[in-house]
Amino acid sequence: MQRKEKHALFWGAGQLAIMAGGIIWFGGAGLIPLELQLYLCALCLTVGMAGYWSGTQFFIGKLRAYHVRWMLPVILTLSGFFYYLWHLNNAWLPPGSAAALGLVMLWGGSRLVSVNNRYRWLGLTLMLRGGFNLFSAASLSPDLYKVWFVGTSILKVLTMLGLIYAVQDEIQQRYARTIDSLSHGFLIRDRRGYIHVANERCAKLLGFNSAQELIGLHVCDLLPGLTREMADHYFFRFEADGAEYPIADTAIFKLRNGNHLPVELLGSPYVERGRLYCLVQLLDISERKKKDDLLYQAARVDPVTGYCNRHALSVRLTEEVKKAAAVGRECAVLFIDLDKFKRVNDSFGHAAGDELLRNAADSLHHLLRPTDVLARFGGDEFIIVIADLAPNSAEQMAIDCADAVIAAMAKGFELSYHAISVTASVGIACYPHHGADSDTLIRNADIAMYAAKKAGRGERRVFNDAMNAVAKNALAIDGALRDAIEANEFYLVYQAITNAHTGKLTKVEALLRWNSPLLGPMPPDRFIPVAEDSGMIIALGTWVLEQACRQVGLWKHSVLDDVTISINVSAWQLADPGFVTLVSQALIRNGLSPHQLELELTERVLIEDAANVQTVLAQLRALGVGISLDDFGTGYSSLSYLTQFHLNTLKIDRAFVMDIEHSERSNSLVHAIIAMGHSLGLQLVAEGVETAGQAAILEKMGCHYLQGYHISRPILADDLLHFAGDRAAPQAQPDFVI
Ligand SMILES: Nc1nc2c(ncn2[C@@H]2O[C@@H]3COP(=O)(O)O[C@H]4[C@@H](O)[C@H](n5cnc6c(=O)[nH]c(N)nc65)O[C@@H]4COP(=O)(O)O[C@H]3[C@H]2O)c(=O)[nH]1
Repeated sequence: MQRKEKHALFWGAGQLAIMAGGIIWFGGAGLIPLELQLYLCALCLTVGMAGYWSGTQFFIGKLRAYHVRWMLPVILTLSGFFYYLWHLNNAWLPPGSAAALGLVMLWGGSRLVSVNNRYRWLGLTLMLRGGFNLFSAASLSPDLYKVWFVGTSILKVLTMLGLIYAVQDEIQQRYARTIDSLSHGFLIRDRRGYIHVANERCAKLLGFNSAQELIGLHVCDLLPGLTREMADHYFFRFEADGAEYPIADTAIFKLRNGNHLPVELLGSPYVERGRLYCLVQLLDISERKKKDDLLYQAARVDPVTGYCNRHALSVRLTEEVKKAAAVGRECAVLFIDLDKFKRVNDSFGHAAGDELLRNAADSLHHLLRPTDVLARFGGDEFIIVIADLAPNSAEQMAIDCADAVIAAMAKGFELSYHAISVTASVGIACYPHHGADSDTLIRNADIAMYAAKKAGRGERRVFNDAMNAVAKNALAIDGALRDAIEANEFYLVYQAITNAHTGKLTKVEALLRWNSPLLGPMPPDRFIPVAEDSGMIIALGTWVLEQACRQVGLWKHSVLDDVTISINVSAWQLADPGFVTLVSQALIRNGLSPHQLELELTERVLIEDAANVQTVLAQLRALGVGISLDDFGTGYSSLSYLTQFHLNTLKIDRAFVMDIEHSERSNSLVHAIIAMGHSLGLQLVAEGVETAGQAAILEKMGCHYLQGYHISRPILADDLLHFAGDRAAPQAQPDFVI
């Protein structure tokens, strides 16, 4: 029961006590001994007065705990006094009671009238009753009892109405205040789509002057493009069996000033008097959307040249291949590598390197039609997609374009402080002859580019089957991988991750190395995709997990006692139903506490089977294992992953860190990622830190951890132990706490 309802209860109790007194006096004559009758009447009158007094105090919020403590002794004393009076002359009982009550009512009524608007009506009726009681007391004779009874009953009804109005108004005001104080917009719609309740925040969000203006509108009046059928369909979702709440949607609201507002809607069912309504919370997500758009752009636009990046290219090429397949056309992919770029970078610095890339990209872009695509694929690699070509013309068109590219590059570039000429090697692959999908076309164009490079600088080559040796190389890798675990050909190296603030070595990333007797040392970038294609990655990942945990177990009681080990996990491993058990067993077997293990995932992993991944990650988090998102910013970067998957660490990709000193764009992007990570309570690790300048900038930006050649290259376990020992000695500052 609410506070104000309790107040009414006090009054009700007072009213009942007075009625009981009346019954005892007028109906009890002859049935109860007179002495007892007198005392009970005195007691009822006092309880009645106390009820009215305390109810009034309560209404205006002035009833204190000590009032209640004194109530009983006061009632007993006062009732004794009244009993004494009635005892002297029991004819005083009706007029005396009416007078005493009248006084209390006049007092209570005047308090209510003067204190609060809501109770004015109640106070007036109470004063009226008080006056009537005093008048009756003065004139009461047994002949007028009936008149008194009718008069007082009418007034009582008026008081009750006043009371109901006051309490209802109080409850409604409280309800309105509560929903108005919500920081989110809030509305309740009925089955037909009409709005019944809305708060001020909702009105403000949607550009209305007050919540009142929204009441009675149809939801279709708020959302452009929303039809009545769609609004009905939305409601049906709340009636569906097994639906989980809140139901989350996003929508763009059209405001009255013509602007559009992106909003997240959280809908829940709400039943009132047996009727189902839909309660919708509206969250303004324009800021979030802006950041998402920024990340979206960052994930698709190359920060140095401003043209497409690798991811955007893959999307566009897939589209072009699909279009070409649908209408029997062709398209061509040109893989371009600038031959002397590294030397430019090393000799003249990153700024000159970036300027060269920008100039080269611009002159490539001049050669293209609006429908073609230009992308920076990697450091000094560009890809051109020539789209929508007539059947059997792609190869010739691509050759002409490659010649134009080589000529354009050979002309040289006037940079700010240097004149530089570069040569380009170009590989060509055409759809449908050299591949039927984007990955194959890029891979084959890449193979052709290597062939061009081998043939000398400034060459072009069209892909052919003979070049497939490289692809066959993948087959060779696949074959050699099969027995490599048993043959002990793998080992792990460890790369230090240090606290950006204190320099303390806090985490270590385990990286896989393969020294194949058949193929020689093989970088993970080459054999991991092959292991993923063949499914062998599961066995390999299990080996890495066990080895890494075993190594951390061996580091116990050393300077690396409480280090956290970070290992890369592929999508295949997460999809394996036994993965969580595998992790928990590896922890137990090697005596590691779960916080010492962090699993690194890429955004691709998160997207591929989002529902399953979410479940597995929830289980791993429940276990206490950390989850970190690798290469953030290069893929499909979306804020929703960060909140949806309960990650605890974000690794900022090397591509951004690399340019942080020279590119304003990379700098502000890293800044934005760090700020966003902070606001989501995530730990941030910057990858690929190669210079002290980068480390200093990142530390200043609030990045928590640093990893890269500037601190240490990936090294063997024993070397890392020495490295950590050397590093630990002079550190006196406490570890950074997030
Ligand atoms: N230029 C430059 N590079 C730096 C710097 N600091 C670290 N690196 C390199 O960046 C890579 C970081 O690992 P990653 O992003 O997880 O990327 C890893 C990871 O995706 C994958 N990988 C490595 N080990 C495993 C493994 O055990 N399992 C799985 N599934 N993937 C692995 O192979 C990728 C490449 O690994 P690595 O060749 O060892 O290359 C490592 C590391 O040697 C720096 O300052 N400058």
